[in-house]
Amino acid sequence: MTASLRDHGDGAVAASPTAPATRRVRRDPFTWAVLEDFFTRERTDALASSFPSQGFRPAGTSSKLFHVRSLVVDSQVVTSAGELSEAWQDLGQLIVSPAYRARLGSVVDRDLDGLRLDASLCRYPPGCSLIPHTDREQRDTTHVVYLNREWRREWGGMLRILRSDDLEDVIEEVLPTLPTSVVMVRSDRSWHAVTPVASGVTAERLSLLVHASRPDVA
Ligand SMILES: O=C(O)CCC(=O)C(=O)O
Ligand SMILES: [Fe+2]
Repeated sequence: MTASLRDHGDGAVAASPTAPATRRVRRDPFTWAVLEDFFTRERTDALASSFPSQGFRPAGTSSKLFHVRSLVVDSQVVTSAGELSEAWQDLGQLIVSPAYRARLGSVVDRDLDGLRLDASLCRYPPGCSLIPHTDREQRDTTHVVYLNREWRREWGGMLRILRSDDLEDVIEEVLPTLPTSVVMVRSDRSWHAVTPVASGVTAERLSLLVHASRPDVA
């Protein structure tokens, strides 16, 4: 698969039918990529405009819980997706399609066939964060799609790609604005975190989280 992609040093690759037109894949200390064009701006705009506020449940492990709502469970679009906008229903169908799986896998040169896909909408109000973690071992690849039209660094809620389990050992900080998305391949070195959303921020940090996991695990 690698041979079909032309690398331009900065990690950008030539467009191909299955891969995004640009990508920046890093292999050290684990495989991750920031993508600006996995989904079009039109699509992410439509998703952001119709991001639901109902039907969420609390989740997380820190003192301040964030909110999640399932879209895809075990590679099936959930029935409650019928309450969502056309843009969200369409995205659910896309995520369970072989095309999405193939395209996501092609970004990081992985075969995601046979893995189960789960997707959830996430809302992080002020105070929410994720401490440094590598993701559970059963997770293979994660795709995080940011759906905030406006976000500022000083609002917190930055994804930090880390070199170790130390929150300050930062390789890169990613601003969670659309149409950016991030792909991470889980390993014992795939340390990352989300810094706390600052108090007083009136917006919630909105995202879609997709996991490709080994099928034996929920
Ligand atoms: O929202 C993000 O930027 C990352 C989320 C994440 O790492 C997770 O849910 O495991
Ligand atoms: Fe994570």
